[in-house]
Amino acid sequence: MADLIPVVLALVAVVWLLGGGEWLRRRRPDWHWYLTGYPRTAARVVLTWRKVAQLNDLSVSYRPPRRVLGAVVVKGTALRSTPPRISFPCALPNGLSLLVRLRPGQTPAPFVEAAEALAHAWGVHSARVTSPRRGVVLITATAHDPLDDPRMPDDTDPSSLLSAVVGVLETGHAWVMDFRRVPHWLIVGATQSGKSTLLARLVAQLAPQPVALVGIDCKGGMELGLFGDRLSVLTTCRREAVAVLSALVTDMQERMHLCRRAGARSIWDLPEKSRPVPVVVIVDELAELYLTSGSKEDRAEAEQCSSYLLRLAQLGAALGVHLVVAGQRVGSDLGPGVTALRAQLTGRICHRVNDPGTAEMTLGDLHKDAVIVAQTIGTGQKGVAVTTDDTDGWVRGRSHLTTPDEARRIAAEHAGIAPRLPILTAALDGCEQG
Ligand SMILES: Nc1ncnc2c1ncn2[C@@H]1O[C@H](COP(=O)(O)OP(=O)(O)OP(=O)(O)O)[C@@H](O)[C@H]1O
Repeated sequence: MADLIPVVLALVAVVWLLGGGEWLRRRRPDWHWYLTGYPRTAARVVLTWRKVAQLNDLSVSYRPPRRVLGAVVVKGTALRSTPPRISFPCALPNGLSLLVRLRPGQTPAPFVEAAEALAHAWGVHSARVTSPRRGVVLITATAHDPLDDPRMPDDTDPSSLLSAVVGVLETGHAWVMDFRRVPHWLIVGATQSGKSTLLARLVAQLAPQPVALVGIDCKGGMELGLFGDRLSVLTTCRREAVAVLSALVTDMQERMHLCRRAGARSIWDLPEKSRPVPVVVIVDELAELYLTSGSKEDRAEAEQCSSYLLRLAQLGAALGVHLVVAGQRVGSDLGPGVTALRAQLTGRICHRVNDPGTAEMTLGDLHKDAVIVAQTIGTGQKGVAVTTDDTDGWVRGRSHLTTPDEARRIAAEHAGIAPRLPILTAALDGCEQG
């Protein structure tokens, strides 16, 4: 038996040299990683840990106890630097993970900051640092970016009302926007980063559901107009937006009275027969609602938009009114109400951005470490974004590429089920006549 081992190893080496490695890498990237990348990277992690920890200030220094030789105390001993202890790297399908036991006085913060340096030192795509429990840090290294060529999960049908499978996460799981769990979302990204594609996918997923979709697109309806057939209402300028948002606030108050009369705390506690239809309001390019030319009328309109949006965000969750707000930037320079609105939009999606300030505004108040990751999204990574997530706080994902034609076709297919919202259509008609 022992004689056969060298023969088998030689055979494996020959197959490998004849292109078997490349075949395996393409067909089964996880096996390829376990056989080649993992042993190499794990050895690298273990062998370089002391040095890497020292260079990134992850070691602790202590003075060795003074020695007493005879009656003389030996002084002047150099400080010793000791790295925290690590577990042996554990193999994952596309990377590895290891636990670090913090030394007394250490916190996870410097490890989070050193994540980029660790990725470079170990030659992996990225390293993520979390702290699953006190005194322990978990480093998860990802070998290759799974979002370069993502495989969509087989089942991409939304599992429940108001939930949409919009893409795939770097963990391999479906990227789900579930409005019942996270009622309002903010989607940010530079031009050509993938915002409209994500909105198209969202509309395509919500279109077959009994949900009213309201579009606010003050770029003349160029983006959301594609789904016009399935939208219950579409506004294409700020004057119309003010009228429709105001009507939505009135409608929301009626929903509130309905719940109070029935002794319900949300529309979901009402019997199905009397439950008002859920509404998802999609705002494409927030700045168009806030920016003004400085005229008194313009400023008043912008302020109205801001306060209506804030009101919808504050009260909408329990009343089945949800917001999806997309824009290139969400800085406080847009207007005083933007920061207050942002605080209510707890679901955040940050695509590639042009400046660190935008990533900070989008994610910084919730997850500082995600800001750095959002800034590393390159121009070629269209549709890639950092999204907030229930389990790990944040995660990277890539939207499902939905072409404008596809979105238009799906919207037209489901035009018949678009719920009628007379209060909104009346407001829009009144605005057009006025
Ligand atoms: N998930 C994706 N996978 C592959 N390509 C994508 C993805 N998302 C977007 N793209 C491509 O990126 C390009 C820009 O996308 P999109 O129009 O959605 O960006 P945007 O941020 O809305 O830009 P703008 O602000 O200029 O409207 C499109 O050509 C689109 O096909």
